[in-house]
Amino acid sequence: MASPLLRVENLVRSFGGIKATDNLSLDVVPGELHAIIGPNGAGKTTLISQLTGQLMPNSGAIHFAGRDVTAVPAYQRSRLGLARSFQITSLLKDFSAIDNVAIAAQAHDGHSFRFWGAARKEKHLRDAAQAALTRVGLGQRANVLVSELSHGEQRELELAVALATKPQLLLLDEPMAGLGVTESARMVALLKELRKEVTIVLVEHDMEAVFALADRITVLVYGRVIASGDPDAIRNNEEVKRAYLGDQHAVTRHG
Ligand SMILES: Nc1ncnc2c1ncn2[C@@H]1O[C@H](COP(=O)(O)OP(=O)(O)OP(=O)(O)O)[C@@H](O)[C@H]1O
Repeated sequence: MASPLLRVENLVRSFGGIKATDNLSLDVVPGELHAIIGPNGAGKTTLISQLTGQLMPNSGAIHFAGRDVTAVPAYQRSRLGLARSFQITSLLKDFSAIDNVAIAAQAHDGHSFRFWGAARKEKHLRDAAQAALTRVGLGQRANVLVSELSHGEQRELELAVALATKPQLLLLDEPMAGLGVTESARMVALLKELRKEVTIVLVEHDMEAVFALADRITVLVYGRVIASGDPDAIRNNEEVKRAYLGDQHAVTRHG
């Protein structure tokens, strides 16, 4: 197996008496789509926030691209190539799709959001933004205001914003949330394309999507890894079935 792009070692993060991350270790190898699943409150979002640097662990270590980034602040991790898909709430609703992506690309280049005017003018930023929009299927929607995009398109735009920072590792926190059947299918198709180009960590409740996409799945319960393996191994793991999957039809349908 290739040496890991991301290595998490014995990570611990508590909130009061709750261990949201409980001695958690995990490897993500280059090129894989690694899904993280588990019941509500299992610690998935807390883990992602520690990977991006938005939340500091109490103990343990995070290595990214061969470097210990445990104490590295979020903006520097982003420059090293670690991107989290922005939540819809962070999109600038009164700006066009291309403005949103160009501003993200500009911020990644090290400029302050305050000088976003440059993002409208600089050709290399516009070109990079247009390319990212095209990759997510929004090439024709570049000049549409975010407020006029559908929910599904806004989700795609979040991905374009993350891609504009040219990540080595893309962290996706529930990209299917709130999507209808058609929009979900579009998102799955899009992620199938993106996974060819970028390593992805996917947190998702939609098991149909997870089992359609993942090379490996890690299952969290109460902040701990209870299983990690390929989709078949996870589908057939008795502890996982008991703790989470139960008899969900989606899991067997994608066999
Ligand atoms: N800022 C916080 N303050 C206090 N407790 C928190 C905080 N963030 C998370 N927790 C607690 O940590 C645990 C893990 O929460 P987390 O949101 O990471 O789980 P999750 O797996 O992402 O859940 P979901 O699937 O519902 O999004 C929960 O018990 C939660 O209540």
